[in-house]
Amino acid sequence: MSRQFKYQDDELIEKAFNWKQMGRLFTFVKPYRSDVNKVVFVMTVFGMLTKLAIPFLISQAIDKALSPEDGTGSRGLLAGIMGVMLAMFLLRWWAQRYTILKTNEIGQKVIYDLRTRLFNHIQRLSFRFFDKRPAGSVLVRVTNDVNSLQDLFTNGVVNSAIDIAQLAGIILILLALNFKLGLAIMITVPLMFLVSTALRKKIRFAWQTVRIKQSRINSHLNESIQGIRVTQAFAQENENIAFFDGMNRSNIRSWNFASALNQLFGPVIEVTSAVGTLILLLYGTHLIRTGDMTVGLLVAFITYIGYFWEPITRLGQMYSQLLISMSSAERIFEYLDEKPAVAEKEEAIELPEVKGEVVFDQVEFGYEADRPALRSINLNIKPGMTVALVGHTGSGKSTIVNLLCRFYDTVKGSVRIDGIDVRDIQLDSLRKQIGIVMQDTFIFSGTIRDNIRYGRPDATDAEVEAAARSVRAHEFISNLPGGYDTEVEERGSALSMGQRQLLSFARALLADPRILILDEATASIDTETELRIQEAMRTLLADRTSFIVAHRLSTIRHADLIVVLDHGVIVEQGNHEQLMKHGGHYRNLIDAQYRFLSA
Ligand SMILES: Nc1ncnc2c1ncn2[C@@H]1O[C@H](COP(=O)(O)OP(=O)(O)OP(=O)(O)O)[C@@H](O)[C@H]1O
Repeated sequence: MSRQFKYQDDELIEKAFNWKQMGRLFTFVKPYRSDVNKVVFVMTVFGMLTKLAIPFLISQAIDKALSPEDGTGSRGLLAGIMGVMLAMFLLRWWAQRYTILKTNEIGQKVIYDLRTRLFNHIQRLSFRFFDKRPAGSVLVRVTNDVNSLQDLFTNGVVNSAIDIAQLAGIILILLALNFKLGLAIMITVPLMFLVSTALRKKIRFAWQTVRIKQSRINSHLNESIQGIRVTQAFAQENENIAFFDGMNRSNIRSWNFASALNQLFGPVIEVTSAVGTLILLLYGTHLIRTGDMTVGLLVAFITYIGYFWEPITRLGQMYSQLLISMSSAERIFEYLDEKPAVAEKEEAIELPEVKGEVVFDQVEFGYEADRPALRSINLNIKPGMTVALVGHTGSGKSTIVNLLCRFYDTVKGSVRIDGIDVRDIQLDSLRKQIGIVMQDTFIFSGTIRDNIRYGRPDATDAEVEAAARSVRAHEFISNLPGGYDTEVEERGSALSMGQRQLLSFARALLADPRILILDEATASIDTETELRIQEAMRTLLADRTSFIVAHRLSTIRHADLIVVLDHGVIVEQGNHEQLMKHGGHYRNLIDAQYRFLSA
């Protein structure tokens, strides 16, 4: 099978237990500490003590009420013991119910906090962060990795505390009931510890492999769905299906292997506990014969020994879960620790109402260290000017606007708005005064009205409509079945290219930025829409400094300043007439376009 997909595995295999990480993870539980304490208290006192008391009550029923050594059995005592046992069962039932409800609630709250923190943080990360990572991999961390911690927080924390308490309680009871017998049984613990530690390492590794494969499936799924139109257009569905099937099979194989290893864990505990029971029976009957123990106590011992293994098994599983969670936690913290590449200075100022003067002063920039994307850029733009950026693909047009919005920081030189370096301005206040209309207009799911209001949520309905009218979008919106309240799908796939463009103009006009950046759509549209868009653009550009990444001749011609870029360098600047007269790069570009249009 020929295949083009390649996924970078960013999972971490074999994460050792890390106390620091653990501590950090548990800071998320801290706000709910009092709730956790309540649950542990209820479960320890009402749940565990009632459970531990029952075998003892049975032993008392056998030894004192049913067949006491002096032969004086008592129905009254038996009924009393039964009554207490019933009360204990009821209390235990209530305690368990309370624990389950409460732990789920705590777990959900912690996961909510974690997911919110992560999402909020990601929202503020710079473009550089997203340049390096496919959307699928970011998605996997916010969903899968956070979800994988869910179990730890819902059951893990509270149950482990309860299990440790139960284990301590049982050890005390066993030793108190019969010290020698208790000690004899515990000989098996180190044995089990050795075997299970060796096994657990393998199990952990196997589950990590499963997670890597699942992560690949997720990345592929994300890419496949986003690229479904291209896949279908190139009739690549079968290749895609075969590739997915391969990944899916490989995932199942790894899962089966990990699960089979996991299943070995149970028998190890069972064999060890059987050895314990054997010691108990042999030594216990000997103690009964020598008169050091009663039958009732042996029965209680047998039950307690069952209880003894329960928390050990659960804590063992919990430990494995903890190690898996560790790698998720690591991945989440890696994102949380990621500092935005474009950081806001503490003393950054709020940008006053902008007049619109923009200066690029000896600007140098590269996305990668050794590949300059812009060199020695000098621009001096007066308020209200319309600037067209032209040049071959990859010449650096979008990079100029990226620096103006401070999506990236310059390597050398500075970008100034009204004389203020953009690095000294609060990011929010900078970007609120700059409007951007992208080539690939992003329409969010919601109504048309919500989409126009995106940059100014407090705009009234009348203002929304006025903006739409100004950019000639009102007509097509009114013709939609629900008018302004028509729900558009994510990315606006039900709207035409031109309609999306007009919608984004309305959005930009409503936000009324002092500086506007317009990345012109390259797609050819019909002449009528083209005319409408031209008119709309004129409305949009009036009275503000505008940068247009220009593709249309008509736009370029009317610009106050045309900046021609070539391989990251400004090779010419001036207005249309000047540059045509000059007969350099610009003239070549225009001539090439005319030749193309008239061909
Ligand atoms: N996010 C990025 N990471 C690395 N390199 C980038 C990135 N974006 C752009 N580049 C590179 O920087 C250079 C300038 O790109 P830019 O997007 O500014 O060109 P452009 O003139 O806007 O092109 P187009 O007309 O095709 O949109 C190109 O060589 C491009 O490969």
